[in-house]
Amino acid sequence: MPVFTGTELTCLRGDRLVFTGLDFRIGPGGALVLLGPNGSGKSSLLRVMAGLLKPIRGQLAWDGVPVPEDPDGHRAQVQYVGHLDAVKPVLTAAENLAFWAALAGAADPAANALAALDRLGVPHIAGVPGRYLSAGQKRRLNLARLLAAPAALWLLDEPTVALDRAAIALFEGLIAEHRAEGGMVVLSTHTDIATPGGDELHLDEFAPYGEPYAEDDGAEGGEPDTAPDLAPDTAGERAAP
Ligand SMILES: Nc1ncnc2c1ncn2[C@@H]1O[C@H](COP(=O)(O)OP(=O)(O)OP(=O)(O)O)[C@@H](O)[C@H]1O
Repeated sequence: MPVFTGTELTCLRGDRLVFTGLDFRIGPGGALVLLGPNGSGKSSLLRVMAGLLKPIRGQLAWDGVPVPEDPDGHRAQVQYVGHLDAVKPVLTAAENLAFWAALAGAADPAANALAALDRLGVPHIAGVPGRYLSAGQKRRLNLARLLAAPAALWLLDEPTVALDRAAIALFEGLIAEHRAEGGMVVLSTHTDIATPGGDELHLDEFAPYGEPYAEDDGAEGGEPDTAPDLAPDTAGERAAP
């Protein structure tokens, strides 16, 4: 499996420079944990990595080949699970998941969906409409996408929010399995998630002008993003049908 790198990345959101001069490297079996206070840019970096937000400077590459030279190849390598859920309320859990599996080109999306729900410990929610799922069940359903629509690089924004302890342990096991098979994981978190041998990236170290991160006054200025997001801040970034 190839190596994914980011070089000299700079990210602007609204009129605010969020991080600058940020480098990372992740290879087969690697894990990168994004840490930093609220607003320091963890979600923004994940969206940059997913190709949903354009950095104003810097480059992402697979084995040195810039992502813009092969955007389809990049999409095929990546599965992004955002921290807002993308569960369609009228579809059942299995239908939601089968949609994602079909989008990823699975030969039998319905079978993939059921197998993934089983692995996440929630086979009983298969026929339950999204609107009736609890917060933790929705989270498990979103994480089940990682299995129903497999990709080499998992990009996970606060993946354990709303999960109970058993689900967190199960999820840590899935990460370990994925890495053992050569897969890669980048995740943001405010809690401990076991990623033995993984690296940490502290976003506040890349605050602009070398200053430590400090909360602003909350004013975003009402200006549109200078580097607009390529998709809205909804999890999964694409709406189910
Ligand atoms: N769509 C947007 N338009 C303008 N500014 C944005 C947008 N989304 C986020 N921001 C700003 O970008 C900065 C970084 O936000 P981001 O969500 O990446 O931080 P985070 O480290 O993930 O925070 P948290 O720990 O609270 O989830 C914040 O100042 C935030 O207000």
